[in-house]
Amino acid sequence: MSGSPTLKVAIAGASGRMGRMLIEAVQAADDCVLAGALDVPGSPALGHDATAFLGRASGVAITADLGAGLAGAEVLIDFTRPEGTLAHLAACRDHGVRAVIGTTGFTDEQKAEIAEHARHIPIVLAPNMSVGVNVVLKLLDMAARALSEGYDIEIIEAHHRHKVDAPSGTALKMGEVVANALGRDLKACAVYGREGVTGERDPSTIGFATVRGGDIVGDHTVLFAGTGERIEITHKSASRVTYAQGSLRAARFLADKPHGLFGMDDVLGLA
Ligand SMILES: NC(=O)C1=CN([C@@H]2O[C@H](COP(=O)(O)OP(=O)(O)OC[C@H]3O[C@@H](n4cnc5c(N)ncnc54)[C@H](OP(=O)(O)O)[C@@H]3O)[C@@H](O)[C@H]2O)C=CC1
Ligand SMILES: O=C(O)C1=N[C@H](C(=O)O)C[C@H](O)C1
Repeated sequence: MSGSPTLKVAIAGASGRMGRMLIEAVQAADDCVLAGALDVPGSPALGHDATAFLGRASGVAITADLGAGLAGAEVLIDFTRPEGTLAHLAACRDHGVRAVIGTTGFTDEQKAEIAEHARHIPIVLAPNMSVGVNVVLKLLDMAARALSEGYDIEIIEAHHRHKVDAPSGTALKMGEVVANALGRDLKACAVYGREGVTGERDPSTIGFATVRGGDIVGDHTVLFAGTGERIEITHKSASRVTYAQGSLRAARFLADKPHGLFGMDDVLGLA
């Protein structure tokens, strides 16, 4: 009896922190094969074997040529930057390649562009691919509804010194979940940091605090601060492996989808 068919996976941002983690995960998975590796024009990694960092050869060279990188692929996993992801998605659409997007920091206009691409190809877009964070999002919906009166809500996140966007995509998603549960508009009620004489806290706001330092993989806490008690819901990532494994689950999930925009809640059956 034959096993599951092999999924041909291309990785964008192949020399990045997540790119390398994903390449290693694809190589280790019985049902996946590395079919392409993309990086940004000018990257010193171009032309190198995609698994050279593991001390072995895959036969897949890292390229900035989107057509060449996607030619043999069924799905692209992209953890890069918003402008890179959008260029990659246009190429995915041209080549009929499915896409898993982990990149964060998109503007509303860029998110609308992604939704437009998803009318033609299937896409999973999620600011956090870990199972744990996606379960936490469900817990937050429940907590926010139950603590809707008398609790001030603050979202605190910490990441490594190299992270370029703030607050993290995950923190913003947590804010959206909480705001939706409370019938608030996050754009209207978010407070991003405080300084000087701020006045007393407005109870309708959702505050965000960002910490950057060292090699912190990713910590998120949502604090519900009431009178005489506080509730903290925390998730801590100890390794990027959890994001890579979630991304492969998302890639497998897309195998039978003709088009559409999905989240990790769809992938994990939490929607
Ligand atoms: N959804 C999730 O679960 C997770 C999401 N992320 C997100 O993934 C993204 C990448 O994170 P991380 O791997 O740490 O970042 P890195 O900077 O380590 O890697 C990014 C990679 O993308 C490349 N790149 C940069 N700009 C472009 C571009 N315009 N076009 C194509 N490629 C480009 C970089 O090349 P070069 O180095 O040469 O610039 C690098 O190879 C971030 O947005 C981060 O927030 C991260 C972890 C988990
Ligand atoms: O840049 C990172 O590292 C991470 N980015 C994602 C985010 O912005 O939420 C997910 C995770 O926290 C790691």
